[in-house]
Amino acid sequence: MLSVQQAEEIIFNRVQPLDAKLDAEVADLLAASNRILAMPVTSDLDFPHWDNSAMDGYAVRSADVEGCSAEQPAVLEIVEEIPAGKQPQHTIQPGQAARIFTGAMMPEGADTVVMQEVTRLSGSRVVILAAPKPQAFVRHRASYYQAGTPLLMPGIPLFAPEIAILASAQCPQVSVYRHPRVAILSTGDELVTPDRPLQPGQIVDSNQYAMAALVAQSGGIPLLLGIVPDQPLALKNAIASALTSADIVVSSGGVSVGDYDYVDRILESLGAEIHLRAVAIKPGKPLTFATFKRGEAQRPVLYFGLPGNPASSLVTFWRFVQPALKKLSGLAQGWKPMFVQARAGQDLRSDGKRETYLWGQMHLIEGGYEFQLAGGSHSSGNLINLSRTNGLAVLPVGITSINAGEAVQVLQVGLPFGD
Ligand SMILES: Nc1nc2c(c(=O)[nH]1)N[C@H]1C(S)=C(S)[C@@H](COP(=O)(O)OP(=O)(O)OC[C@H]3O[C@@H](n4cnc5c(N)ncnc54)[C@H](O)[C@@H]3O)O[C@H]1N2
Ligand code: MOO
Ligand SMILES: [Mg+2]
Repeated sequence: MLSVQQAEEIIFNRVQPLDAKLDAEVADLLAASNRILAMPVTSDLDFPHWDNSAMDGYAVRSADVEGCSAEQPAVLEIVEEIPAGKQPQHTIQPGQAARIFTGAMMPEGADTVVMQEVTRLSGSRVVILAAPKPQAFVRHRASYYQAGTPLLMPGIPLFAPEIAILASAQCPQVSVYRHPRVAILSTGDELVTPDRPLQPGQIVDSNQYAMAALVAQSGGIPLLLGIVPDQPLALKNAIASALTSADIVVSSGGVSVGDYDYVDRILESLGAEIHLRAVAIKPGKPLTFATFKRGEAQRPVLYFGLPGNPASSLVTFWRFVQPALKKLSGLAQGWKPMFVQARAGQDLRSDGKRETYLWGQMHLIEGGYEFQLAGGSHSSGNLINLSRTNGLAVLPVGITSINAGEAVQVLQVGLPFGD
């Protein structure tokens, strides 16, 4: 059986990111939050656009105020007032100053700003009571960014700072990668939709809902194909139809060794290349990963056959599908699973045979993370105690216990870690 590391290498290496030419679309800047930039952005504006004041005070020539103090102040003639948004009208000559406000353009001739707290007004003159450093409180043109150089690189997610940068660069629209499309199907004769009363032996198809939420949270568009019975023809038709519309297909159930576990056989009959059928991970062992070739220029469709148990499908989605989906979506960095070291809050146990993922919550305690194991059963059939999970503690193969207080690696999932 493949190790988790081997499996992730096989999977992640087969993910071809969306193409900047074929898979980009234009988004209005106000709707571009959380999207991924598809093209490099360059501005023909310098930032700041012109020398301007960082303080409310007086624009002066540094030579005029050199060495001045409360005992020996410099006294300068105020020749104009420059609020933000107004173009200065004078060139400051020796012995002169301009009243200036934060963000206002520096006048010609002045090179330094004196903040008003170290000045005193005397009629039309300003008395400077302390010598500023030359160039003090001047935000120089192009000191943040020089026109024509790269401003934002493709592959970055657009969050508040990037949106503000694009607005400043006067880009009301922006080229972003389209959302990846992820077809979701649940296999199983026992499954019903949540609105149906349960007959003996039936259960609700919760995986469809879990997968849809996970896809949407990872930046994809979930295409819900519903419940497919354990019948080869129905499954074949459903998978064939998923392949026509999706970048990634995620099914749950039907990948183990039972008589009604048809997924792998159907994938083969549809011409898939199956790269793995089992991984030494708990929960989630009978994981299938396959690719379907399409036309020359098209990226293959990725197929994830996740195990049907609710915890198994969630854990394998977090561990393998989510990073693959994020890589495919065009993210240049930050798509890989993130592990953080924490202190175990309780004893953690495993049989040591498979890499074991135990769910729970991360808490910040005295400046360090502590992993609190979810109470109740860690059976892969138990969904209930997964609520509020934001971390999965990892016990590597061969490790049967990590004692309370010892260090443990925790995979970040769901909500960010908090208190
Ligand atoms: N003889 C063996 N049996 C099993 C093995 C094994 O190695 N040898 N592996 C076990 C492990 S581990 C897992 S995990 C499961 C995986 O089974 P499948 O992927 O084939 O899934 P199903 O058999 O279809 O269902 C398993 C379980 O999950 C429930 N389920 C399925 N779909 C959903 C859904 N959409 N929403 C909620 N719950 C779902 C289903 O009712 C079953 O209880 O195989 C073990 N068996
Ligand atoms: O690999 Mo399974 O998910 O342990 O029940
Ligand atoms: Mg089965």
